[in-house]
Amino acid sequence: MRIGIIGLGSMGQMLVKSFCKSEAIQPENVLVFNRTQAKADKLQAEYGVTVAATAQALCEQAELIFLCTKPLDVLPVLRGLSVAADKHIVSVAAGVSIADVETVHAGPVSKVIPTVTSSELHGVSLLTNSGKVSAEQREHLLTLLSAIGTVQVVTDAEIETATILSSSAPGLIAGILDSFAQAAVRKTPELGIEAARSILVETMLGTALLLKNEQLGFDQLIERVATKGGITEEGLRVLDKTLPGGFDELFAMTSSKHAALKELVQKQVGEHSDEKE
Ligand SMILES: NC(=O)c1ccc[n+]([C@@H]2O[C@H](COP(=O)([O-])OP(=O)(O)OC[C@H]3O[C@@H](n4cnc5c(N)ncnc54)[C@H](O)[C@@H]3O)[C@@H](O)[C@H]2O)c1
Ligand code: PRO
Repeated sequence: MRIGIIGLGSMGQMLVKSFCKSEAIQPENVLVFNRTQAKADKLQAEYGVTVAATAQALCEQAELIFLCTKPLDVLPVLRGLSVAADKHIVSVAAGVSIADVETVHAGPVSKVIPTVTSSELHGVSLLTNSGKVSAEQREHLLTLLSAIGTVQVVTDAEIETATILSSSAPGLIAGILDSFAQAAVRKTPELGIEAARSILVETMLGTALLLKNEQLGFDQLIERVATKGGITEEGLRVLDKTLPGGFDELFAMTSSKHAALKELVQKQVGEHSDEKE
């Protein structure tokens, strides 16, 4: 089965690279298209995927089509295409719902929120399907996504918060680590930012492996590290005071941004239904 990927920015490129790296699909069965062709040509040279002449040609040749443009480009791009009703469309855009895509495509639609960490074949892809997705189409998508990480099936009520935990988190964690490293260097300049950064990256990797391989709860790991009456306890007290408020604000602000995006997408849906009348 051939798959097509439209939009080769961060997510589109990640999917091409990860699917090829994991051998989830043969490169010759991957069709790509991007507005700026140079990105597509580069992927063809590196991975042996096929560059489609147009997005329309891609939709005619692929059975499963990933739309990886920015949220406000999804519906306009789809409206410019004629896609057969048996093709399975997967939108990866935050803020664009399956129902939004269904205002343009009469056939099966899934929404997937991938993550940059899948290029290391780790991380969580979030998945929701419409009722029109057949068991075979769902299985095919699950097989592809499982090859590049873990799949978490989510409801509409869960997807936005889960997006922050799975897909925004690599960027947020990098931000947290940067702040941690900068504070270390403010305290002890002679350590240097590069040493602080590399200590943290190795420590984070080890921490993730420990939590996963020993199936430790966060509280169990804390207990192992924080010697009673010792130094780490003091650090944890500070975190308990400062972090909950910060994370509550983070979820409030990202939720507002999701709402604003959804409103803009609804406008696009409304404008089109006006045109139809
Ligand atoms: N970056 C992430 O970690 C991430 C994670 C999950 C979901 N997403 C979602 O993925 C989507 C893409 O995000 P991104 O970070 O890759 O953005 P990006 O800006 O890096 O990529 C968008 C790509 O779409 C291309 N494009 C725009 N219009 C096009 C058209 N008409 N035809 C073909 N290609 C076109 C652009 O040239 C660009 O390469 C967004 O909707 C976002 O919500 C992103
Ligand atoms: N990247 C996209 C954004 O920041 C969606 C989650 C991760 O909008």
